[in-house]
Amino acid sequence: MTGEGSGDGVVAVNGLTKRFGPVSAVEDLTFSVGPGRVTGFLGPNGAGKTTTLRMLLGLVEPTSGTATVDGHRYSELSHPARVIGAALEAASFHPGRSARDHLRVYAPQAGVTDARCDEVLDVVGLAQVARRRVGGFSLGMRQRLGLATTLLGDPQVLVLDEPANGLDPEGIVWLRGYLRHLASEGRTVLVSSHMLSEVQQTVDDVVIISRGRLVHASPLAELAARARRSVVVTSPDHEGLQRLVTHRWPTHGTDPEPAPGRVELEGVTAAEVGAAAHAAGLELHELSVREVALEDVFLEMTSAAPAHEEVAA
Ligand SMILES: Nc1ncnc2c1ncn2[C@@H]1O[C@H](COP(=O)(O)OP(=O)(O)OP(=O)(O)O)[C@@H](O)[C@H]1O
Repeated sequence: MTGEGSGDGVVAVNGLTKRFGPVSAVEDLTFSVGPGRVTGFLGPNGAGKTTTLRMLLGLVEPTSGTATVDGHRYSELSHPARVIGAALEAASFHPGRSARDHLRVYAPQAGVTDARCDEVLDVVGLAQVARRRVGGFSLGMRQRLGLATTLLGDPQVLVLDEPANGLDPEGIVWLRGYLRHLASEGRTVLVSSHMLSEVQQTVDDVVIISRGRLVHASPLAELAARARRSVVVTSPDHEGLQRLVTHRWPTHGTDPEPAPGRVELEGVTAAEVGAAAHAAGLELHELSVREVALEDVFLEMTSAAPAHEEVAA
């Protein structure tokens, strides 16, 4: 790549804030996304993902802070389509237009020829239906066409909002592979989703927001290390159970508000707990292993954040 678009490919969000009247949709958000990796931009519905991406793409003016790509705001880019390609939400397509004609409308804007339109249709698997009217396309086909549109200018940075929506299982597998391929070419790939499990097999890094604020940013592996198993133990002898735990595993409890007669322990096995209870003559009613999946870690993180701040307009 030469000229614009050969920058560092870094998406940098710094102190980004957006208020809609009294609602703070995005509040003092800071993170960066690097090239050669697929990054999941995650948060529950209404967390502020779309607003953040819209600010990055110059569609919404920040109240304060900056969102840049290659160190520039979107409005400062002379050839934005070569730098950043984005598919936000379900793009609207003219139903009477063919897939090919849809792309040809965008081609001059992206500074590319009609041949490039055919190329990207081929890449996303729509070459066979290039001349069919978009009105008859399934949601999955529309998603592919949206992706094709973002690829027109061969941008270094790709921003995709919930790209797996509407894709069938085969399409999802294809998308995963394709996003990984784009990252392996040194591109920056930012994919938003409200479910970690949806992108878990695709992303290298995660940026998690909740109620407009950053709650976590790290490689996925670091987050995965938080997924854990615990042992749930209940006994009708509340005091006996408490005595046993305090004596044997004083630091292994995980439950911030333990209920009488119930403990949840980490770093021990059910067999160890069973043996100790047996030795202590303690009657148990439950001894079970609880898997805390990665999605649960994500849900815990995003539900614990403070509510959207109401600010003075
Ligand atoms: N134009 C607007 N006017 C007023 N409030 C808005 C506007 N756009 C977004 N909001 C509010 O800002 C908050 C964040 O919304 P946003 O759409 O960015 O979240 P999201 O994470 O993208 O959610 P989803 O996954 O549901 O699209 C929500 O409370 C939303 O109601």
